[in-house]
Amino acid sequence: DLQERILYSEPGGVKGDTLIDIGSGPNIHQLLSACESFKEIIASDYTYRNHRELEKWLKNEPEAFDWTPVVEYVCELEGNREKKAEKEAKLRKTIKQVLKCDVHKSNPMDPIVLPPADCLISSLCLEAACKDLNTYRNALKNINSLLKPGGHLVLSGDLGCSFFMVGPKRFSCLDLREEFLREVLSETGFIIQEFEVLFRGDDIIDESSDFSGMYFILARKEEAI
Ligand SMILES: C[S@@+](CC[C@H](N)C(=O)[O-])C[C@H]1O[C@@H](n2cnc3c(N)ncnc32)[C@H](O)[C@@H]1O
Repeated sequence: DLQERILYSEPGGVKGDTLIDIGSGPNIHQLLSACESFKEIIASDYTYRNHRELEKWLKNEPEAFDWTPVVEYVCELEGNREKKAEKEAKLRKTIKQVLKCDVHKSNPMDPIVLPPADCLISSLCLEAACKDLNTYRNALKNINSLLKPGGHLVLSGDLGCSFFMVGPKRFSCLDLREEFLREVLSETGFIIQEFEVLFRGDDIIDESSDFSGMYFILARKEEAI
């Protein structure tokens, strides 16, 4: 998808020294390609339980979630299916910190002050964290402060989604539209470089969420705002 293409395979694609993942959850899949293009990755999330899950995987603890099929799939997309062990080792080495993050704070990593990063990635986080469009706008402004002028934002998530299920637990979600995303990114100091939407087929029966599609955005922070 666009995220893999941007963070790995494209010649002249996004690369740099530091990347911050906002709202990583307990997951590493979104960082598997990024570790080829950035020297240091900082993962972050609001909840301690997600930090703990990430730490289990980073320390290769026996109870850690087994990401093998996903790692193999990404290696295959990158044309290196046999490199699973190297890929895991590289990602473990590249993730330098797992931090507490709250996108509602003007410095989301407060009390830690990070040097501005070359790239931010955030997937399915802001729509889960924000109760309305104004809160979303503020959260985008807050995460913008973690990025260098001219740095990249790789943002992805659901369109038209009001809820999603994780097992038996129901989470509410902010219903986003493409026009709003285009408008709010420009208002908060980003220039959109790519905007891709994958619509969900009408024939798909899936009661775990009511999303209508997924968006994948590559944007650049304005040099001066
Ligand atoms: C749907 S999960 C997405 C996880 C991961 N990025 C992915 O794509 O699989 C949303 C994440 O946002 C985190 N989150 C919720 N409120 C937040 C906040 N105020 N600041 C930062 N993260 C938050 C949740 O803890 C959760 O891990």
